[in-house]
Amino acid sequence: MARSLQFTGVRTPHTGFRRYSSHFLPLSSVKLSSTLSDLAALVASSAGLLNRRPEGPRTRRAFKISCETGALAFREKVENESQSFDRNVGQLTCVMKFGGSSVASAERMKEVAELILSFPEERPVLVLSAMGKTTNKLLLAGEKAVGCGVSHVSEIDELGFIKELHLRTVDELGVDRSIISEHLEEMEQLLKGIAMMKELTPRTKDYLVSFGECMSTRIFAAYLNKIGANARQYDAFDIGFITTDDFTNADILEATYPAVAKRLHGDWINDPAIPVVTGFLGKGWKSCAVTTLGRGGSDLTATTIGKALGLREIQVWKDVDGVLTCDPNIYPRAEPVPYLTFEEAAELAYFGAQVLHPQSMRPAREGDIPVRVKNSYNPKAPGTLITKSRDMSEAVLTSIVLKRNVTMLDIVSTRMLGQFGFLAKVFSIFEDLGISVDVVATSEVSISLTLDPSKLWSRELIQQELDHVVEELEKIAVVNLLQHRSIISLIGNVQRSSLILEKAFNVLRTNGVNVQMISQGASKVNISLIVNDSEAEQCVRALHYTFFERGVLSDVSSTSNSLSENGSPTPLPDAN
Ligand SMILES: Nc1ncnc2c1ncn2[C@@H]1O[C@H](COP(=O)(O)OP(=O)(O)O)[C@@H](O)[C@H]1O
Ligand SMILES: N[C@@H](CC(=O)OP(=O)(O)O)C(=O)O
Repeated sequence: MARSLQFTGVRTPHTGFRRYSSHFLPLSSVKLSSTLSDLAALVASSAGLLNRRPEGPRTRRAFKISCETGALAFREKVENESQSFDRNVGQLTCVMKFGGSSVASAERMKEVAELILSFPEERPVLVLSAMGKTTNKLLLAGEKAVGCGVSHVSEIDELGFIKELHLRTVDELGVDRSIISEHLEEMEQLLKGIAMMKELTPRTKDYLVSFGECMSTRIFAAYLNKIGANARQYDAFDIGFITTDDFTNADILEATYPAVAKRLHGDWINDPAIPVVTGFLGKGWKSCAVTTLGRGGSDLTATTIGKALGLREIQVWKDVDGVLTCDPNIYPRAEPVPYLTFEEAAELAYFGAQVLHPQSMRPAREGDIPVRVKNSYNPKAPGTLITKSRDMSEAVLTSIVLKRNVTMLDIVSTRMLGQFGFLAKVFSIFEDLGISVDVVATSEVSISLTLDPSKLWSRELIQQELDHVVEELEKIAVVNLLQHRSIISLIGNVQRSSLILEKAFNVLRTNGVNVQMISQGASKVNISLIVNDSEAEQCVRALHYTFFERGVLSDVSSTSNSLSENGSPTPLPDAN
């Protein structure tokens, strides 16, 4: 016999409330005559959302189901000696993540605050990265500390820069210096510790860079409070962001979702204030030390919070008008891509587009929460909307991504045709050595593959490791190691791969570029071409011109397809 009743929140267009999570109520607590409001209150209290400690003798909190929308609405009634109000608290609605460039100065912080408050209908969770180049400067300061001696730490230029930037920002925003003074002191102490030990371990690196996000969020929350927008700062490692202990590139563990939801929801219901959360940081589940999620990891913090709270939308605010058709640093005529699927965005990020963290699409896809990439310098621009599916009928190529400095291996079996188990042996060697493989093309007796040069942002695949891979593979195959290659990924509608390949190869042939490997993965959104590093950027420009500027259906052979950076036709360097 059933002993419990499952309650699952419903998504509505008005409130954005969606699958908060499932809660099981003991049947004994549910009467046949229970109204929806009774049920809502029961659910809320069983989920730990009700503050059971009243603030005063006449303080009441109530939960209601809105008749109009059918959504669970939170209403707060407070009546005691000091205050009396009855207000709709509402649900938190979205995540707004602001990257380093969006909060690089006091001026930028003021603009961002204004931007947030210009959406009065939103009740956002804010995720912030460190100010501007702070993370890079902290890493440099750490490296310098290793060799400079304790007495010279205070002279490290980067330390001076970080102190000056943060104190100036605090002063210009008119908030109290005390909110970051302890952090600044501790940061300098840590650098002295590094100087004393003469080593900078990945664990210490993570602790060191965490000061960036810890300070930016404290400054911004203080500023919001100063201008009358109630805000509360959170360090992600204190509110349930539990990760693996892979310092500098940690993975978020499942336990994070309920823990973060409980903390942020609970605090919001008890005392609604805009949460301002540190991006990029977590807490190692074994070590309990501060970890980081890999460079650009604040995007992942944002999507994790979006999934944990089941919010309506995740917004990542950058310094570009959305995800662009290629890296604007390679080709300034890159244009915003209006729509992407999670799959396309994940491939794009994985294959090197700096604009999104490679793992950040996973929580959004799992929670089916739309991600909007917007420009904090140009909020009116529509940006890019990333969702589960989109109309692909017109889609050909969406974006071109370049990953440089890739190592390629050609592996040819020394055995005869018809041998089985060759692929398995090759891949078990990579597994044993803990090295990830990016792009693969195979025949029965040979494999060509590329190795991720940085094991996804964490550490360089050092020459010693490469030598070791080759040594192991040479036991079963003839191995040719080719360095300084690039992967050009064509993200788009692979259902139209013949058209894409026809045009792409036409461009490459016209420019004398020899493609050294090609792979069309099972993802159906990505075709990868491997070329020499020295030719790669020119190829991207020429491909961009052909696919996005000349119109995809125009005759590919009629004019030159090669372009210089400013767009004028120029020949590409010869491939060798
Ligand atoms: N395909 C692309 N679309 C948009 N931006 C890209 C792309 N490839 C590279 N970028 C670079 O990514 C930058 C934005 O990412 P990032 O610096 O991580 O932003 P933030 O620090 O604001 O989160 C842009 O300024 C741009 O130079
Ligand atoms: N501050 C970290 C985390 C981050 O996400 O930064 P940004 O949002 O500025 O890319 C970094 O520089 O990697």
